[in-house]
Amino acid sequence: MQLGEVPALDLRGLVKSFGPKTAVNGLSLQVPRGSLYGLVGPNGAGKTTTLSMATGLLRPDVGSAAVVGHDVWSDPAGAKALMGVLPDGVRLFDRLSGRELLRYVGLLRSVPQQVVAERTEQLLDALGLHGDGNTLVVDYSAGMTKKIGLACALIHTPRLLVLDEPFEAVDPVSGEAIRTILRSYVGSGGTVILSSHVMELVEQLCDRLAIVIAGQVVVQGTTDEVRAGQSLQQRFLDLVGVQAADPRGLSWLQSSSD
Ligand SMILES: Nc1ncnc2c1ncn2[C@@H]1O[C@H](COP(=O)(O)OP(=O)(O)OP(=O)(O)O)[C@@H](O)[C@H]1O
Repeated sequence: MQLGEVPALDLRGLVKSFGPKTAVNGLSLQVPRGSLYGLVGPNGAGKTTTLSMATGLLRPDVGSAAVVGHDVWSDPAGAKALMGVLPDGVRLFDRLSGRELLRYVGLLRSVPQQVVAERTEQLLDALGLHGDGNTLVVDYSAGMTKKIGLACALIHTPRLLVLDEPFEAVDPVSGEAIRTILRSYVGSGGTVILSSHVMELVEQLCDRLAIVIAGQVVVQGTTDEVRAGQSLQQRFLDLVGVQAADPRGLSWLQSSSD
């Protein structure tokens, strides 16, 4: 990031508690424009909660989120117009077909009708959903739902893409298609932040990343800086601390030959 350049996403001092549970505990990170940024962390580390606060789905108790200088909470229209979001577990309008859903989201985003029609077909093609364009989203598999959600996030050519686990449940061919789409999107000036549990994928795809543990960023930087000479998997395990599983408690799982 050049000195003085406004980050694509700027999270400062985010805190969020659910009752006694502090899910995010003073988290700050800056995503420079033009980067493909990975967010990794163990289950329950606060990644989804962070991305929900970054995209205006969840109000922080403390802290701020800004998209290219537009505060998500004081200027929601300005910030949201710049973002494409693939949230985790948020219901889509699933009584529409994939094609209808894309048309609906495109028009809602003020994309001209003709452009929506063209992009809908191109996105369905690129994501291998063309044959299922007229199927209701409620009847989609988990991977297909992920892909149509990604298409919805892309249709208005946002400046920033925020993707919560975009590769979860996606087959290898579609995974490769998504990687190609994301690289080309970043190559033409877009910015991506995505969360994932697949370390090899993050390592290959992302140029910057942050590791989040217990609601805080423990390390962030370029992928090489974060890896510090190790594989990302090893670095992650070292930072999180691997607890050796004690198989004795599960002795009842051993199958018997008689
Ligand atoms: N709506 C909620 N009500 C109560 N607790 C919540 C809620 N949402 C999240 N939490 C808690 O906050 C913590 C962080 O959850 P979050 O979903 O942000 O983690 P995550 O890093 O995305 O995890 P995963 O990798 O498993 O998806 C967890 O302990 C979770 O139980």
